[in-house]
Amino acid sequence: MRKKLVAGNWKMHGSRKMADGLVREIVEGLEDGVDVLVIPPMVYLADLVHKYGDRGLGFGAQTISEHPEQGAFTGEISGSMVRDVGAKWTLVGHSERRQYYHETDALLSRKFRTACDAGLTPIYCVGETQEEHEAGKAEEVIGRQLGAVIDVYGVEAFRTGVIAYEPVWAIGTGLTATPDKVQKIHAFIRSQVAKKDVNISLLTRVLYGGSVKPANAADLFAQPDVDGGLIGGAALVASDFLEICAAARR
Ligand SMILES: O=C[C@H](O)COP(=O)(O)O
Repeated sequence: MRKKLVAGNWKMHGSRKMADGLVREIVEGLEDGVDVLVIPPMVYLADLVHKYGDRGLGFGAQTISEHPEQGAFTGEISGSMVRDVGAKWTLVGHSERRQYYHETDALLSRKFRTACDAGLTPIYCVGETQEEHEAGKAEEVIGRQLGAVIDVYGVEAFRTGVIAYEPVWAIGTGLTATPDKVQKIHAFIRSQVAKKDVNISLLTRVLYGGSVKPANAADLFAQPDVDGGLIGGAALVASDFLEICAAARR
């Protein structure tokens, strides 16, 4: 049985004060039975881990550099630096990184490797755009995005690593894929891992991300291949986020 995981990706939201207050409320409301992560803007990460890292909440980065070693890469933050401040997770290939920062499959496969080598657990994000969705190309696109990692590095990393399915058309739009459509795609994702290793595919947690709210979380998490959520907007409101975490415990 895979333990559910709920990860709150704050994207570029917040302030030092808000970050502290939000995480404090989350740790106060945390309950057993579900793994919970907070993925704040990078500048707040070290402080938050220092203050709340031993309170049952995990912390991660929204992205890391593809460069494994220190060097002259202005503005970049390495996986080792993220690990050094005590965070244990990182997103790789969030659709906003793919879309706005032109992160390609080839680049993301390097970031994925760098994350694993730094001792971080990657949450590898996949998903189709609205146009690809309408053209019936979701599985083709997701298969390619997954292949960029598992055909290059194998599936071993997904023994503990996580895959997040985020239909781009459902992110921040209030539109959500229906639970049965989400289940279909998640089953497809698991089948791609199973093609390489069935046992690992049974361990890989596949999260859904795209307008998850307290009102729809329970139905989404009830699907057999939905192992939790990657939450954007609703992760910025402690009560909403905690309700979503509670839905994952049922
Ligand atoms: O990382 C989170 C996803 O992009 C979902 O964002 P959202 O919950 O605001 O739609």
